[in-house]
Amino acid sequence: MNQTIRGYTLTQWLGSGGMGEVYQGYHEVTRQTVAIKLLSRLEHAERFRNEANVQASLRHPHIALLHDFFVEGGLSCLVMEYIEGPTIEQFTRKNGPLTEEAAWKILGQVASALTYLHSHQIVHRDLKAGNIKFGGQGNAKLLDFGLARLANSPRQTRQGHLVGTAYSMAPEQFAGESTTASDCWALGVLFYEMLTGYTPFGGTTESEIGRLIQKADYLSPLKLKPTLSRTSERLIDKLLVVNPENRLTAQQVLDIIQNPAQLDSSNWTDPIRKIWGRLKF
Ligand SMILES: Nc1ncnc2c1ncn2[C@@H]1O[C@H](COP(=O)(O)OP(=O)(O)OP(=O)(O)O)[C@@H](O)[C@H]1O
Repeated sequence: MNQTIRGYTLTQWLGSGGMGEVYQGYHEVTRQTVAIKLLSRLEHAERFRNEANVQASLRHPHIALLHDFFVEGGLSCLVMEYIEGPTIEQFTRKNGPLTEEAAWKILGQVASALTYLHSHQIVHRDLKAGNIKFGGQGNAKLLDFGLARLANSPRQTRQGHLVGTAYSMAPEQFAGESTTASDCWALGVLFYEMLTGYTPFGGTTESEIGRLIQKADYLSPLKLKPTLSRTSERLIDKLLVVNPENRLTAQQVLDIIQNPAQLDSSNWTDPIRKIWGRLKF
């Protein structure tokens, strides 16, 4: 360790993903701690550069900031805001599902980030529990938005199962089509996972998972966690809709959070409304 790239000293290896290795870096002059992703896919250097240009101009409280992009010694490097804390995936693996209140809070933050991205015509394409970190005070931050479009193909896991990101792909993504609505499907998968600790579509092969996804064939979250509100179940039902045109948009999710009664007029929204009242995004 302690290798230096463009003034950044690599202080710690954070992990490796589909596109390369990620390190914590420290800049001696600016005293900034950052996350540096060294991209191994050299053939995509130009595309990474173009994406980085667009993304560097984006500012949102729930999206990790992209500071810089450069090519050094033939290696493409992305310099990002360093986010403390576990990913939602790491958190739920260790502690089980989130409370309903915490899940709604993060849902609102991520829906707000997606609304922002979608208004800039950016599709994340790889929204998942492993790409969202809890920053300070339980605030969620979305990582790697946009660049994920180059890396959304399913891949082998360490256990050898063909799962990768397939479990959160929308039905239309299996036909190679990704739109803003695909992110909203993934938002439904994320919400289900935060509430129950399980992903709605499981399997050991991509085709097995794909078959379940194409039919939106999943177990009601209430079967896994009977104490959940029907409001949460209903919201998932409106996100995990096979036809992208009939799926809720990220903005509609935000509207529902403000006014859950529009989801259903029955009075079981009352207990949930108390939670809503305490949420801030
Ligand atoms: N900005 C960041 N701040 C702190 N840690 C980060 C940051 N970006 C990535 N990491 C961490 O680095 C590790 C590797 O991240 P990376 O995004 O490359 O892989 P991944 O999310 O596991 O897989 P994929 O590439 O498919 O998204 C993960 O543990 C991730 O949480």
